[in-house]
Amino acid sequence: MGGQKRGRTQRRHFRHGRENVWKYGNKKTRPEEERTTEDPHADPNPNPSWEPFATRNSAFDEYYKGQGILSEEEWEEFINVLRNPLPAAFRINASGQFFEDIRVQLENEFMKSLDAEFNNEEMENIRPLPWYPDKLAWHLNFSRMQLRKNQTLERFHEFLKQENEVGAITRQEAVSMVPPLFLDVLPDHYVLDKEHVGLMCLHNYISFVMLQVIANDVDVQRCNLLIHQTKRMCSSNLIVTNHEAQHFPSLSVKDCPREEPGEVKKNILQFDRVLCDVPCSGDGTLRKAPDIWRKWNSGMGNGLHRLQVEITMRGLSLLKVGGRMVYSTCSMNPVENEAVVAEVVWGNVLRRCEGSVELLDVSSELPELVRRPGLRTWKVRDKGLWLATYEDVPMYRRGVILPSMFCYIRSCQDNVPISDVEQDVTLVNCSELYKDSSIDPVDHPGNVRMSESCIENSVRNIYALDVRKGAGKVEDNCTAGASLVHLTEIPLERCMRILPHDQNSGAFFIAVLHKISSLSVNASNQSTRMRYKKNTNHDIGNEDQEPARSSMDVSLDKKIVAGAASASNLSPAVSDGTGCKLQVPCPFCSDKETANVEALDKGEDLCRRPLNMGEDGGNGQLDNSGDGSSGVLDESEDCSRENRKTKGNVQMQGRWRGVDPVVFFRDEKTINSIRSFYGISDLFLLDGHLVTRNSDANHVKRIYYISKSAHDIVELNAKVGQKLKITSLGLKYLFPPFAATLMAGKLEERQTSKDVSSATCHFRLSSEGLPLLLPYITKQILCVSLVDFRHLLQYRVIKFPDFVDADFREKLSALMSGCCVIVLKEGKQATSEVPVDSSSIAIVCWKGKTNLSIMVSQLDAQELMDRLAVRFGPREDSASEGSNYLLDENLNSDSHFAEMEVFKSGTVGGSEAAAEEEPNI
Ligand SMILES: C[S@@+](CC[C@H](N)C(=O)[O-])C[C@H]1O[C@@H](n2cnc3c(N)ncnc32)[C@H](O)[C@@H]1O
Repeated sequence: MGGQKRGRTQRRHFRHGRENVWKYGNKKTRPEEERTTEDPHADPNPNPSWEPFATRNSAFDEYYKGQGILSEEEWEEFINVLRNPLPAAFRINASGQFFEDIRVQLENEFMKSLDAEFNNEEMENIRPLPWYPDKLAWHLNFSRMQLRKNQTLERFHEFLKQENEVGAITRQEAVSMVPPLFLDVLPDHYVLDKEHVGLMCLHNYISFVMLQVIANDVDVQRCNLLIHQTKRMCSSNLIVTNHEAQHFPSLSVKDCPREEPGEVKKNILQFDRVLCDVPCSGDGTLRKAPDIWRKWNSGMGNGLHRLQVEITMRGLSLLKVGGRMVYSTCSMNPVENEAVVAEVVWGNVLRRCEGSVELLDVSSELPELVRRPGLRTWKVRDKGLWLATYEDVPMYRRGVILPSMFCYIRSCQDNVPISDVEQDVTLVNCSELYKDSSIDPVDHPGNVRMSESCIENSVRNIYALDVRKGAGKVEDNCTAGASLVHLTEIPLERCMRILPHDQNSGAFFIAVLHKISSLSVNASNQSTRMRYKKNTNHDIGNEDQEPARSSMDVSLDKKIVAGAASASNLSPAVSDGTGCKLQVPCPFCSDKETANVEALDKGEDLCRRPLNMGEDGGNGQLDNSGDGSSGVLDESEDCSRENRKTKGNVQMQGRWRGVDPVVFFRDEKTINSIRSFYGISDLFLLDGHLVTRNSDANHVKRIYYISKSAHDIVELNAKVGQKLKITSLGLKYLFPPFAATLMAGKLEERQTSKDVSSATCHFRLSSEGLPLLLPYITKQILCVSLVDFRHLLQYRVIKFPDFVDADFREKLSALMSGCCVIVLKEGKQATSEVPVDSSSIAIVCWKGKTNLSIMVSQLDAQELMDRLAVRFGPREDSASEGSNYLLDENLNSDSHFAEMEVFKSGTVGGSEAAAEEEPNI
């Protein structure tokens, strides 16, 4: 089933190849000469409606000039850089066994030889990103043409493709590597990566040994992509979940005895670090996705502001006191950036948790990263009008334009009595605000409605409270009839905005928050400034408390979803008739299948894509109820299990559709047999660390290894009724020899089945989990010489007598049939002296009756051979390639280990049934 889907996806992908939008540069149409060479007789404009991507948008210009995100003098440079393609960047995955070799190769081989070649040319060489630690991230800026024309570049390109494919490097936009670097993660931290961008950066940056990461995305395909990308990390600490971040469940067991001080809290899930890389309008990615030029409008940011605040509030509530949160977007828009930060910092003051969250000054961190301070003032634009304060918003737009988007309130005499205001209030002249805009403040409808705006008692009270609490300076009286009061004195300049022309990158926004004290005080005040939730139960910020969802929310959400769907040409949510949404495609991945395949192919940073929204803004909300694109039934009351049953169709497996619960594997007999077959030392604890998706121990298809901290979360999740929808966790570790062979439909054969029946352990090791286990295996493990190791990698199956090393041949014959581990012998020691640690180069093999086969994909074997060539020099006997070791092709492809190839293209499912087809849990 999965395979079919993938096939369709790929065909579709190839049929509808995307126009290379950069091909024609900044010109509006294809060059004349190109059209005529294609077909000289063709109509010069056969499809008059066809228009290539424009790289200008007057609404964009007007908006950002008006917001003053940069000086007037810089505008030309800014816009020119924005119209040019983005240089590529990639990270070396520091968890990879060969990361050091790759870095050295980049520096000493490629950079140096390119330097020599570009001596007289105006070409930019590859270089490490100066602000990224340890030269682990690189920048390159070549056109396809250049890559094809120059031999060194071509070789470099091939190198990148291969390393990307095997997961040794990851292509990622440079600026999106930034947020995790500000997390300041320590090895024993629990991290919640709400939209999972930074995970691999984290991994690169710090020792991953103890770090527990939960990565969450509402889009199940995005979760799969993440799992695919992290496969090489050999981390038993990673859990991937699939929830709406704003409704990320609380896991807490109230009636358990409280832990001793200092003990890890096992009865509540809270995080030391939270990374909120929130969905955004994505105009910081214009260089990479120039189609945004056409779509861009100010409503995109307005429409996402509320969701961004909600996600951030939820993140803050899940953050431990003393913890750090990084908020980031790939948008330049202050409504999605500073306004959100101001709301969550200031909003918490409103909730009488004064000082519970602060905005950190991180100016001394990553000093080489060029960035600008956050804005202190901005405006809101709606329907072509600049709005200074919420009072300026017409009544009919108040569901869409929210108080929290503004940095000013309008002070009128009967509104906020200035005498009440403790001296520190910033009053600015209204005309100041409109200085750069084409709208005359006097004509502005907001001014006309000013006195009406004072009717809003609740708003007034909130503002009065704000002003009283706030600090600022009375600067001026308002000449246009009213004064604008600057709401807060949050040091918003501590936020960071990266603009494209600062360091030839994309644009990005980052803010670092610190939680000083608990947020939970007055839950009903949660949304006072935002005021878009009619339902006071909706508590996104209350700690330890499930973010409640009422039926009202659900119906409101349905409208939002329908709106989002129509606005963004997405298919609307599918209803199962119970009022529960089953399927809501992610607006970021509207062409999800294509996007996924592309990303997997190219290792692309695919999700930095904008919403496709109307000017309306309000319609642009993402799915705000159930579990979105994952096709999960949400938790609201009217989605009761009863309802689901009676309406049929939806088959539930456990709490989450399509995702089996994670259960501990505790079958002692099997565990003991595994331990004794591989001679796994007692120091390596298995009990409590092995999990599966199947509670029937006799039919388990995959066993996964999880760390102690992941164990605690799984245990807590079980206690609270599987609230967490875990799509992946831990390391694929052990599985029966035939599971994947069945999937590949290759059971028809062959001598290997006899081999399997003679093996005494029915679980073989997976390559993924090998590095972790390697130092603890004492049986079924052999060291092999470089020459035999190379032969194994090249020919994949070698008959026993064909091994060069006689000592190895002898030891091999003494091994049990079945799964074994072959370690490269780097020195001169004897085959039996195996000084193995997790950095040893080792592969999982299968000992049959007459030969030894490797259980490594062709691609991984090739990569390993290349790495050996760099580390140990080229093969001495390369002339002998294709000699007596070259076995019958059939043997190779018929081998049941050809399944590993199938793994490569698999997506990942969260069910045991899916495990039949899929490589991961
Ligand atoms: C800017 S992207 C961040 C992507 C991720 N940080 C990366 O680089 O791969 C925003 C992500 O948020 C996800 N998303 C959108 N709405 C969400 C929601 N309500 N809850 C959780 N994730 C959401 C999208 O699927 C998308 O992957």
